[in-house]
Amino acid sequence: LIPNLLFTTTSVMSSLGPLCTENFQNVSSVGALRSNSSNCGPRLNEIEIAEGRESSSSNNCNEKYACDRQQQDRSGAGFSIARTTSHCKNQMVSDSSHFSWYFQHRQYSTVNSVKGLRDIGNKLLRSMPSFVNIVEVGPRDGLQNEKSIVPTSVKIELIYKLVATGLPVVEATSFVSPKWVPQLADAKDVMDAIRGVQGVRLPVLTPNLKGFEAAIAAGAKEIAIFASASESFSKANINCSIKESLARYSDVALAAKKLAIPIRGYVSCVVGCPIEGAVPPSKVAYVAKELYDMGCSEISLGDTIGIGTPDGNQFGGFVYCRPRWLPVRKGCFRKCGHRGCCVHAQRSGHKEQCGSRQALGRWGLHLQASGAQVGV
Ligand SMILES: CC(C)(COP(=O)([O-])OP(=O)([O-])OC[C@H]1O[C@@H](n2cnc3c(N)ncnc32)[C@H](O)[C@@H]1OP(=O)([O-])[O-])[C@@H](O)C(=O)NCCC(=O)NCCSC(=O)C[C@@](C)(O)CC(=O)[O-]
Repeated sequence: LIPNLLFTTTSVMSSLGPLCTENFQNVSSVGALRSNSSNCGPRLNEIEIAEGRESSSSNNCNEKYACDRQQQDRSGAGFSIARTTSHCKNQMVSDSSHFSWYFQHRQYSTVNSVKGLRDIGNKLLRSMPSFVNIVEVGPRDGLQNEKSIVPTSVKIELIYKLVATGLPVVEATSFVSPKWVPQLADAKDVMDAIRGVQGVRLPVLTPNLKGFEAAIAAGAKEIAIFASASESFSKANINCSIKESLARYSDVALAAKKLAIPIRGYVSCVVGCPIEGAVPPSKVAYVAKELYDMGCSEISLGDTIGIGTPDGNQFGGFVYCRPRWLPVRKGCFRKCGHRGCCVHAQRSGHKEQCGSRQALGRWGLHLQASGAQVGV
């Protein structure tokens, strides 16, 4: 099942709205926010630790700092502060210290340190995605490989329960050949049962016009088309070459556009293929662009076999950069099994590369979840 950063959860990770990191312009504002919330607010551990390291290079501030803190304790300035645990150069801030207070006082102690601290804080915050959008694909992706066929009533109940968690998108089923995927042969019945569900997107997978027509007849309001960046996987999965699949999807996309049906696009095997092994990023970019040009409102880049890692080193610098043609919020990482993601692409003539966390920060974060794990 599924994907990326260190969210591990059962399917019920509901949609997270904007994380509002744009409000976190610098560390000072983080401190301010914290101080508004609670005297016993959570510590920014990483920043404190980083600062502890940094203080080893700033000479004489430690004693003064400890002294300031004690005065502050006595003055009862509204913070639940205890005392410093260490006065040595490698000091760490004590357990119950409050970040904003700490930051304020460090400003008086050493300007350089504050700048360093701010830089570290900004770096940390910049690497966070500004939003998270979760696409739950459990009822389709999660159930299509089940050895025993899940009863239709259970699938319907699953969808209702997932929707009830507040997920914004739940991929309901797929209108593929029942000979290929007997597990989802009841797609029409599932759709019939969820026709009245409001306030959530319920896309379905359509591999060709036949599937598209059946989906629309069953009441689908959004579809997904799925191509692969690997020739062999394409043949194994949908019995045609990448080029043939794109031609099929082009017909589907045209038909969808006529009915103003939104289309999601999948690219499988963006990291590697179970048959071919490594997949060149240029292939991924090519397929993604084709899908985008057809009118897909979102492109999901799937690490189908779950071999990606956070730093991408495993793939010789496999990283994702948003190609110029693909606007923010249209990219979606999909991760099966482990963590990872990405692609790299040409951007205005030069190759731009960045780590996946940075890429996620730029893109915001779209996750696809299928029942068990979620990550980015
Ligand atoms: C694409 C096909 C249909 C080609 O399958 P084919 O056998 O090459 O198709 P065909 O056009 O030769 O038709 C064969 C028979 O299938 C019928 N047929 C044809 N189309 C349909 C349809 N839509 N619905 C129902 N029936 C259909 C068609 O009518 C005919 O019936 P017959 O005349 O023999 O009775 C087949 O290979 C297929 O359905 N593949 C789907 C495989 C699949 O669902 N895989 C899992 C989803 S992909 C995935 O999981 C990756 C993803 C999306 O999650 C992203 C990621 O993680 O990477």
